[in-house]
Amino acid sequence: MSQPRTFQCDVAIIGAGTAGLAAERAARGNGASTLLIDPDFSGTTCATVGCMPSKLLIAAAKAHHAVSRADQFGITVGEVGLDDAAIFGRVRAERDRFVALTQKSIGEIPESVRIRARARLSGPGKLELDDGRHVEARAIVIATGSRPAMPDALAALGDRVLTNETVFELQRLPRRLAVMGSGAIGLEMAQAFARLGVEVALFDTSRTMASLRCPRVHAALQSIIARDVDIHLGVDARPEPCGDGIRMHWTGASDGEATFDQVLVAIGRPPALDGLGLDTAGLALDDRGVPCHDRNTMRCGNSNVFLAGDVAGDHPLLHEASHDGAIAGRNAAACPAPIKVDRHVPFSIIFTDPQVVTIGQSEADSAVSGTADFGDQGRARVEARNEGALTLYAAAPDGVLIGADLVAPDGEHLGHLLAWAIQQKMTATQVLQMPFYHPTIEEGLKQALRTVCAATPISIPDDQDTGSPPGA
Ligand SMILES: Cc1cc2nc3c(=O)[nH]c(=O)nc-3n(C[C@H](O)[C@H](O)[C@H](O)COP(=O)(O)OP(=O)(O)OC[C@H]3O[C@@H](n4cnc5c(N)ncnc54)[C@H](O)[C@@H]3O)c2cc1C
Ligand SMILES: NC(=O)c1ccc[n+]([C@@H]2O[C@H](COP(=O)([O-])OP(=O)(O)OC[C@H]3O[C@@H](n4cnc5c(N)ncnc54)[C@H](O)[C@@H]3O)[C@@H](O)[C@H]2O)c1
Repeated sequence: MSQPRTFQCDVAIIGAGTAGLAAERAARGNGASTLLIDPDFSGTTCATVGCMPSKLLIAAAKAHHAVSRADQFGITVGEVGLDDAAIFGRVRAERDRFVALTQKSIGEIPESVRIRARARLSGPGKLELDDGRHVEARAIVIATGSRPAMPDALAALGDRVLTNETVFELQRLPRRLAVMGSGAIGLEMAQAFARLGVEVALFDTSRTMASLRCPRVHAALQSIIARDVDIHLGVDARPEPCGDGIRMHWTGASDGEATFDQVLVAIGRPPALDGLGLDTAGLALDDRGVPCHDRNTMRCGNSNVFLAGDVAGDHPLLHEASHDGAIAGRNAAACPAPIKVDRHVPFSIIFTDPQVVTIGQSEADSAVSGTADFGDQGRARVEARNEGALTLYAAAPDGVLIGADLVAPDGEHLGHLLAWAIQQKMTATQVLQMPFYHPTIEEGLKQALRTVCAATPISIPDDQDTGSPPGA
């Protein structure tokens, strides 16, 4: 039977990544007929070239690093070897397992809902597919994700250039790697490759890594990363071909040049909006070309177009993509009567060792801040992981916690505790009234919480001991 040239549905979703899948589930769950359009259905960015393969490479680096420093505990390990094929083999085998799980869940979506094609807007409520077919929908969710920024001059370096889309396909560890960008990808990959024995240099035009807001925490991060990686901040770095590799020239806060085998470009992932025909939809665009939208509804103005995930350019993170998708899908099904949804406190973790966490608001918005240092923290010392710093931000007059910056051992777990407390609008006093087990990294929070209490009218809870067990 020939395929229809024009499909009709309540909600059409462009892009079957994390956000698009969540939007389709939410729209269908709310009674809408749906169509989910993607050229590949190959799995999400998270599973294929994002969160999962990057954490798998970091896991290999962590294992190598742990063995290499075992001697400080009096444990002698023979010569430590690195088997490139086995390292990348595990990364890809486990990654493929996650991809297969994602593809299985895509396969469970009714076949009539899935359309394999690339879509563009062609008028209000209308889409044109790249195979000549058309879609008419009451509402449209754009969930096309983001792509690595790649200036032409860098692209011209061919396969000497790596991005998150190619780095996990390496067969061998390079001997020397330049990393451009000290954001989430740059930091995670620079430290991981360095801890796998690669000579790594990191370059950023900005003087601040990971867009960290607190200078104390940034200084701690910089000294931690500098133990493994040669860092150049505030520089304009220009690679040019040199034999099979590249010669990097940099100027700015420092000047220099050096030769590398390859360069990993991690200078941001702008929203994937090219070729979407946004001009046909009459949407107002911001200065990045992203349709203006309300984060509480994910609706673009008063139109029937919704955004979800990285394409919205708000917080390009997995949990935000899936929350965006749920909100956009539900509201697209209910269009034109969207409900407003409260958003989670902004929260990001960069999986370096130790991890970097940014939560909520910063010093600029706070009345009071409290700090902690992990250099002498008890449990951190026990495990020889005693490094890092934390700054908590609180509002006046009662010390309600509003944000935090930290680089600390078990930062991902401290970050969750703090993000949950901040989302619950807890005061420093209320958090101090919670049980703190000894000896734990969590005890490291107490100093910062007490500083906030001391600076606000509400003091340290009077039924709580103010002393500290050894090393807390
Ligand atoms: C290396 C790396 C590591 C990361 N690590 C983490 C992490 O540890 N934790 C975390 O929270 N986040 C992490 N992220 C971010 C996270 O992966 C993204 O925020 C998330 O995957 C975005 O999901 P999405 O649905 O918006 O996009 P995607 O999953 O990219 O989906 C977009 C889909 O749209 C489709 N598409 C594009 N254009 C069209 C079109 N015209 N027509 C039809 N379909 C189209 C694409 O084929 C794709 O399937 C990482 C990202 C990277 C790159
Ligand atoms: N753990 C995580 O949650 C995680 C991990 C990886 C990626 N991600 C997501 O992926 C997104 C993209 O990651 P990313 O690291 O590519 O982007 P990013 O926005 O996090 O960082 C980009 C960095 O590149 C720098 N830069 C820009 N132009 C440059 C140039 N020409 N030369 C040198 N440096 C330059 C910027 O100053 C910035 O520090 C992140 O925003 C994040 O949301 C998340």
